Amino acid sequence: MTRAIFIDRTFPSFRYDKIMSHEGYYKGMQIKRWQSTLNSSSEQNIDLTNIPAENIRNFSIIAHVDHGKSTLADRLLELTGTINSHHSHSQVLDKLTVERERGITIKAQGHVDFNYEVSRSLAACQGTILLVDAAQGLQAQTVANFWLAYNQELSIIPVVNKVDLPAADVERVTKQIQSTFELDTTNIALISAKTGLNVDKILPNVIEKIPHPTGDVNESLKAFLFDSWYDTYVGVVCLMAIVNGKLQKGDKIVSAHSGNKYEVADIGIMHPEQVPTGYLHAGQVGYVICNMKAAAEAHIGDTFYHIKSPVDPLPGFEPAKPMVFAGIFPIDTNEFNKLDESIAKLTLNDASVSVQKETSTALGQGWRIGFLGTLHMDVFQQRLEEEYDANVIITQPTVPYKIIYRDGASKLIRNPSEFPESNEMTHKIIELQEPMVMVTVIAPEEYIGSIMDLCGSRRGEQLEYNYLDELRVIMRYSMPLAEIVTDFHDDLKSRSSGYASFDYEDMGYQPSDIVKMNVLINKKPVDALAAILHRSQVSSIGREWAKKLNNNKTKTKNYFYLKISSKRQLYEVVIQTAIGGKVVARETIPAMRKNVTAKCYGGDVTRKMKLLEKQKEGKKKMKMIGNIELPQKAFYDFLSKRSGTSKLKNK
Ligand SMILES: Nc1nc2c(ncn2[C@@H]2O[C@H](COP(=O)(O)OP(=O)(O)OP(=O)(O)O)[C@@H](O)[C@H]2O)c(=O)[nH]1
Repeated sequence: MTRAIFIDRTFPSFRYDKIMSHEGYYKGMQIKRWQSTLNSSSEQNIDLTNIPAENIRNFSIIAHVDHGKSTLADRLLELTGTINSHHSHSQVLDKLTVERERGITIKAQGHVDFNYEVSRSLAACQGTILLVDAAQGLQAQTVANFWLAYNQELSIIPVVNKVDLPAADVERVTKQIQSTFELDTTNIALISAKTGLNVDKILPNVIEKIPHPTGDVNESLKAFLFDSWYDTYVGVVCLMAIVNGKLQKGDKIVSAHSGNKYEVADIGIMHPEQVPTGYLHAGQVGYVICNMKAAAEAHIGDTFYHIKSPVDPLPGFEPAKPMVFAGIFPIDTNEFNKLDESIAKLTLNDASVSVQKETSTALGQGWRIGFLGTLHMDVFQQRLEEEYDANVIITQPTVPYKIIYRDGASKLIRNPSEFPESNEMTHKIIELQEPMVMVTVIAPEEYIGSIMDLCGSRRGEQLEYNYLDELRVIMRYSMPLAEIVTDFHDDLKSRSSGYASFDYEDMGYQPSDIVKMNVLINKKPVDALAAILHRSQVSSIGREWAKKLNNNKTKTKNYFYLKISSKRQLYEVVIQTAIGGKVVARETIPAMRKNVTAKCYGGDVTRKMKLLEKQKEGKKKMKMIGNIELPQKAFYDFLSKRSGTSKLKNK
């Protein structure tokens, strides 16, 4: 995997290692060797702004999470003198607070969410280093990334990393690479990015095996935008690969996707920070600052051309496609405006989220936000909380379902509230469809049984089962995306003691028997708790939800249930789950009427009335808010942990 998209977006200083253009290598020994091989200039101080395309190598480093991309990138940058070895790790490897706190690598876990962006980043390269951990061997993302690179027809250089580890099994891993990818491993570099061992063997390979970019500087400008981030001072900074022609400061350019016009205010290379050069020519990769106001204007995969010389856009562009939608609401409705501002600021920097206002009867005014995946959603929530001090409730994530009408039209729905009524279903609609994905799982053989159970319980259909070597199995399943967004990853990890890895790719839409399940509290549907489910899951999930909502013994973090239970004294609470008018499950929390007049000894009727009145008021207030006075965490916990029963049993 290239350096992570998410982190890159947040920390511009990371980006240099995503696409390492030629600039990084001009000062290194390897480059001198390369230069002498090519019989070109041997001068020491090379003008970075004027390098012929033949001397450029644009490549990226792809790998499974933690296989060593950043460490290798640092070593290569040191080796080439782009950074010195005192350029402390803390700066280069600085991480988001969110990331540290979660103890996971956001970008890595989020790779699944960001596959499109990664494929666009790869499209800006001619080659890639496929890095594999010598102890862990091939993992699901290694395979997914290999195919992304292969499909882009990139030159792929396999490298085995972490050979210094006692658990390293170089022979086995090399064999895996050879048999799975049919890559030539005869002289494969066996390195330790940590100690620096053999890292110098990589660059000559890069120079020899990765072709130089083939653009023509004399043709009309064709610039390819593959990444961007928002800088408070200068606005949007774009990373572009110049495919043809030359782009200069002051040039007027047009986005092929939006038709928007911009003027280049600053342009240069990443070395590793921004170094202005005044122009970029065919074959170069660098940064471009023009008058883009929000990250949403920088469409990854977009093509730019000079205002007077339109060109055909490069293939493969897709507008950002959020696949997970959820409602976000302030806990304290007085914070609506503040939250509105915070969300606007966050989305300024994140082009891949979509935002719409939404109103819920249970939760008030909020937003419907579309994310690339659940990790993207978690990170967004966490950033709202940490950076903007917001307290929010996030509803159950929903994938986009498709409605096919009798007249041939179709519509995507992203919210259970948009689910068609039964009348419409009978008369206007032919079928409902849900998004499917192909899941790739790699795991040691001993966990396969349990993983197959998991995939089966998630409506998965096995497409492939193969041995990677004598110990590890690779399986592919077709599975509804909805099953992945509800904790599939956590479940997979817990069933395999952390040894299984997975990735998924889009498989389009498939007809599906889906229904909307309502949760009713005292007969009132709570819109924020509605969910779209497959019919086969309704009875088990319906019963489970009702039980959970009535579970007054739970001492877990599910405060929601406790909260409802704590209202017991005042009135009866009936919890039901239902599809249309058909109740699936019912739970009752009996009323325990508090005798508020007990302390009034006879006589004082007025006081008695007053107290009864007060109690009634209280009840009214409670009913009015439908018992949903919830701590955000409780709501979130309930909502995010609500999927199939089989899964919960195994937790
Ligand atoms: N022993 C050993 N550890 C290494 C080596 N290379 C990297 N590591 C360690 O492996 C861990 C992950 O390395 P990173 O460079 O962050 O891996 P990455 O692939 O960039 O990870 P993500 O960006 O999180 O996907 C770190 O603790 C590194 O110190 C190596 O050659 N040997």
